[in-house]
Amino acid sequence: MTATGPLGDYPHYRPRRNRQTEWSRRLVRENHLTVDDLIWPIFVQPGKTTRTPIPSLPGVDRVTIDLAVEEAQRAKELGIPVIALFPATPHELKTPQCQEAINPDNLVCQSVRAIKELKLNLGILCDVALDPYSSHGQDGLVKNGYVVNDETVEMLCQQSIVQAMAGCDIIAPSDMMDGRIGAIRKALDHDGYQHVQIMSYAAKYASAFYGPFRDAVGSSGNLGSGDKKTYQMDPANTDEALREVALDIKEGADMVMVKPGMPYLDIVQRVKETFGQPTYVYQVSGEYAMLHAAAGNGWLDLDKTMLESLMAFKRAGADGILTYFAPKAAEMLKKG
Ligand SMILES: NCc1[nH]cc(CCC(=O)O)c1CC(=O)O
Ligand SMILES: [Mg+2]
Repeated sequence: MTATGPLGDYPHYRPRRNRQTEWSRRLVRENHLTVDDLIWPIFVQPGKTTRTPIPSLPGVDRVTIDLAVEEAQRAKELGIPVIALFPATPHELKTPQCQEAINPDNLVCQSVRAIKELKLNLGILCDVALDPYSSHGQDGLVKNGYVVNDETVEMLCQQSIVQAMAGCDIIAPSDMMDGRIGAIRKALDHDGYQHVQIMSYAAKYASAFYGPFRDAVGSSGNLGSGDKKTYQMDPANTDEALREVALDIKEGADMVMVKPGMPYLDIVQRVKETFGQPTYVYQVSGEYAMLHAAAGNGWLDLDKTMLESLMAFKRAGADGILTYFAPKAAEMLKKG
């Protein structure tokens, strides 16, 4: 028998010994998924007591505010720490200047107020970007065909303020404009919202996996054949993600996010290892839709692939996951 490595070679070292029983597998398990890791994205729509299915996101509905309040209660019962609210703004309220984004009574602000009234001690995260309010589907203001940075950032500051006024706990800018984290932090502090947290979509890629989300908030039609490549990152890049994250931390982000998830696990790992900051990952709509579609065809086991995909994020170093599977995963974790 020769021992070449520090741990010795076969047959002295048999990795399968630790795997032979359930208790032993539990004993050597390195990562754990718990309900504390889950952030549940919820789509709100105008009206009363209505659920509208989103065909490209099976099992996810757009809900009216009264039902969003019920979902919030469900999140609380399941032990999910945070929900994320996204508005399906009516088409007639979408404009090139995106004024509805800064209306203190817009759908998102009304939803936050209604949920906060219950005092559930549940975190509420609000996305900050202009695409749910723009007639062109872009995340910022457009001038001469270009999404302009600094004018957009001014709007994003105002959008953050109306959301903070409504009671939002975590402001989550998803727009990828330069300098917006610093500007939003300054605006929040100036208006007395020092306690409001910022989770930056710091490394967000120009991905084709956002399709079903754009259906859900009704922006896909408006965006048409357009894309977001002048502000969202090139999927070919990884060092650039570290520069983006470094800037956002320096500008005051309390938490950083990588998006999408499964195709970008390498980015999650590098970001966590490099900065050691609270790091989140968004398992986006297209990832959810893929697993559902395959399961619907009987090709994959949905429960198992769901849990495996969520565990992959933990293994890569994520501290939490935004996922449409949140309520389902929470239920399964509760049952054990
Ligand atoms: N800026 C808005 C936003 N916030 C979250 C997502 C995508 C989430 C998902 O696909 O689940 C998007 C879409 C986009 O950037 O086009
Ligand atoms: Mg940036």
